[in-house]
Amino acid sequence: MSVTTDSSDGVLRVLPVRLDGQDAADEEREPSVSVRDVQYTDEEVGRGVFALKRLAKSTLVEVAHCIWVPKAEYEDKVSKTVFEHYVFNCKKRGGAMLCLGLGSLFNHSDPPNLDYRIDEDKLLIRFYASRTIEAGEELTIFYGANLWFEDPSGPRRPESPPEDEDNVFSKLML
Ligand SMILES: C[S@@+](CC[C@H](N)C(=O)[O-])C[C@H]1O[C@@H](n2cnc3c(N)ncnc32)[C@H](O)[C@@H]1O
Repeated sequence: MSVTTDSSDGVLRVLPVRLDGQDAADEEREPSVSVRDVQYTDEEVGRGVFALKRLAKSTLVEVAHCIWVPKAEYEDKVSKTVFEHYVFNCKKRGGAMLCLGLGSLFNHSDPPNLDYRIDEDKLLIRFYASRTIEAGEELTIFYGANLWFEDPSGPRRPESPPEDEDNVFSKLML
């Protein structure tokens, strides 16, 4: 398993490694907190997550733990609250996964610079750089079409995200 270190500022820390096939074990590793941080943009967008340093394509930037919300509870309760904007659709289990930590703070862009994979068995979502990301760039994901915070008369985007049709917040799936 390859692990790179950075001690340029006198502090030894583990840096994220690229996921290039032979390092499958690294997929389970927590990403370094030194690569991303939360910043406030404005009242409309709220907070977002920004790269603190250049990230190579495929870098694992976040592993978000989630809470599973069963379908009935989701439909009767959660979908009627602000948490609706922080859940991901559960294809296998049904219902939704409420994303915790930084995973809940990635804003939408089209195109995004992160891909993500939902692991419903482990209730985790892993976020990867889908291209090289420069220091200071906002880290974003693709929510899908019909965004509730956009002007409905504005330009339409495709119903499906670029690669994986599961990559949408549940609000957009219902
Ligand atoms: C999953 S949260 C992202 C974190 C959120 N910015 C916050 O501070 O809690 C989704 C919410 O962020 C805002 N948002 C995300 N992407 C946006 C965008 N491209 N433009 C405007 N608002 C956006 C919307 O208010 C949306 O309901």
